[in-house]
Parts: sequence; C-alpha cells; structure tokens
Amino acid sequence: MSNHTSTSKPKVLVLGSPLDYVPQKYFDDFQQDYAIDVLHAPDRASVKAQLPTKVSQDGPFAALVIKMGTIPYEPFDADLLSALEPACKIVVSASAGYNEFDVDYFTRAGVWFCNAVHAVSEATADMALFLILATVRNTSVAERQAREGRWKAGLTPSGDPKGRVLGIVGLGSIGRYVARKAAVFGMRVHYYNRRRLAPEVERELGVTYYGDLHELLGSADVVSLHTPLNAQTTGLISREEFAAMKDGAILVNTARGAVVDEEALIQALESGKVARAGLDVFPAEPKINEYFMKSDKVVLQPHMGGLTESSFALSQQECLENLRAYFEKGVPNSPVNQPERQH
Ligand SMILES: O=CC(=O)O
Repeated sequence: MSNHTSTSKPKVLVLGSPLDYVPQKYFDDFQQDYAIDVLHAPDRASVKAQLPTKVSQDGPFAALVIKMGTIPYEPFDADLLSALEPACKIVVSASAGYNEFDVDYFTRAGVWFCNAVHAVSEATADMALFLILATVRNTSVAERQAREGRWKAGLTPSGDPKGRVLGIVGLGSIGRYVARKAAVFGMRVHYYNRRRLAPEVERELGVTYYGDLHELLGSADVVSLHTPLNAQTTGLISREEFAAMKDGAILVNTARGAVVDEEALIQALESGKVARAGLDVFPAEPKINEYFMKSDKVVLQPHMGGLTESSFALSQQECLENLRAYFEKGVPNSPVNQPERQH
C-alpha cells in the first residue's frame, strides 16, 4: 500500500535524463510513494537556464538525484542548484567520489548529501585489475605491434602478476575487492590506510598493513590507488612518493587523477623509476595530458571504472534507497554530511 496520496507524494527531480538502469519493478514500487520528474538538460548552462522555471512550474522538489556522468554539470554548488532551495532536503549522487560536490554548501543549506558507497566498488576494482594485468603483461606495446602487422618481432617475455607485491593505498570498499581479486592472480597484497583494519579482516583478506605510506610504496611492485580525492589526498603521490617506490614499479590509478602529481608521474615514467602506468582517471578530465596519450608505457581508459551495466543499476537503486530511508526514517543510508538546519 502506498504511504502517500498522489497529491502528497514527495517530488523527486532527476538531473539530466531519466533513471535508465533501475529494474522496472523497483522503479514502479518507488513510484507508488514518490513522484519522479526529470530535468532534461545536457549541460550546466542548460540546467541553470531551466531549473528555476522547472521548480516553479512542477516543483517544489524535495529531493534531487544526480546520475553518473557528471562532467557536463560540474561543480555541484549554489550557483547551479540554489533554485531548488528551500524545499530540497536531500541530494543523492550515483557516483562514489564526490570531490565535484560542494558538500559545505549542502550542509549550510540544510541539505543531506549522499554518495553511492557500494554500487561502483566491484566494477572499479575490476578496472584496476584490468590495468594491473595490462601493465604487468605490457600489453599496449604488444597490441601496437600486432596492429602494425609486426606480430611478436622484438617482444620479450613480460613479468607475471604471481608472486608480485601489490601495494594498495586506501583499503575501503573498492580496495577490498581489489585485494580479493589480486589474490586470485597470486599477488601478495600490502596496504596503507588511515586506519588499520581489524585483525580478522586482515586475515580474511590476506593483507599486510603498512602504517607508513613510503614504506608501503617501497615494498610494492605494483601500486594501486583507492582513496577518495580530498584536501589530504590531493597530490598524495608526488615526487617524494615516486622516489620511495621500487625502481621499475607500476602505478595504477582508478581513483581520481589529482591524487597523483601529474608532472611527477611523467618524470618518473621518463626516468624509468616507474616502468608503466595504468590510468583510468586524469586531473583535468575530459582532457588527457598529451604525454599519456602518446606513451606506450601508459595504458589508458577514459574514466570507465564504474561504467558497467550492473554498477549503473546498483548505483541508481542506491540513490533511491537513500531517498526512501530519508523520507521514512529522517536519515539517509550513506550521508556524507550532517546538515546544519532542516527547513
Ligand atoms: O568515478 C566514479 C565514481 O566516483 O563513482
């Protein structure tokens, strides 16, 4: 039974385009209790132009859903979203990372902000594993040769993942999937994290803790980054961190581009300190530094880590579950902030 009459259903606005991956049954159930509307807008300018009219004609909206694929709208701040005030109480994002969101603005405006904490984890971990395997096996050089019709000419045997040490920086939800999957390839997993995991979790994952980032880096053949981007992690891997790595180490980044100092990485690749890099993320997306575009030492993806059918479905569903929890219990499932005031 619906909790609300049709006129009193909370109105939920979806930014950009409809929720397209939520299972139909789940969507229909949600619509029993909530009225979902869409602001069709391809980019920031069009959101800014249309949102005030949309709110006055079809709103006010109590909630906003932001799907993955946020670059055309960024940043999510007062300038973009203030037309939703004061009725909007909660903004839910389908992405895991939230450096593109002005969380302080939401907090001041009395708005809950939630990210997706589970949905994209396994898909992002799979991308990290793909980049680890591709860089260890040096597939970009082999692929270019094959494409150029030169078959195996001059190619030497690559290294193997088995027996190598994988150093995971940030053992949250994504990092744990990476640890489990890397173990299947015979890698030994070391990790650095702000907080050490409980001994039983370490045992279950088979991971060894390093309390010092430089020591972790010095112990690893392959370093994979799984931290959020924030003030503490911007430029976390810079000149000194590359110096702390083993000669010929491999770096994989599926987190955020700005966790790595791009110039320091280029120097490390040039000097051979870092043999190869697997990169899904870049500091100035959608732009990719020319060096990375051209270098055979780099395996590239255009930020595809979370871009799978199941992670889209799960993350859109996680958004709606956050809304349901907020409207039914007053607190969403995965809040990033604690709003200062509720209107
Ligand atoms: O990059 C993807 C995400 O943050 O979910």
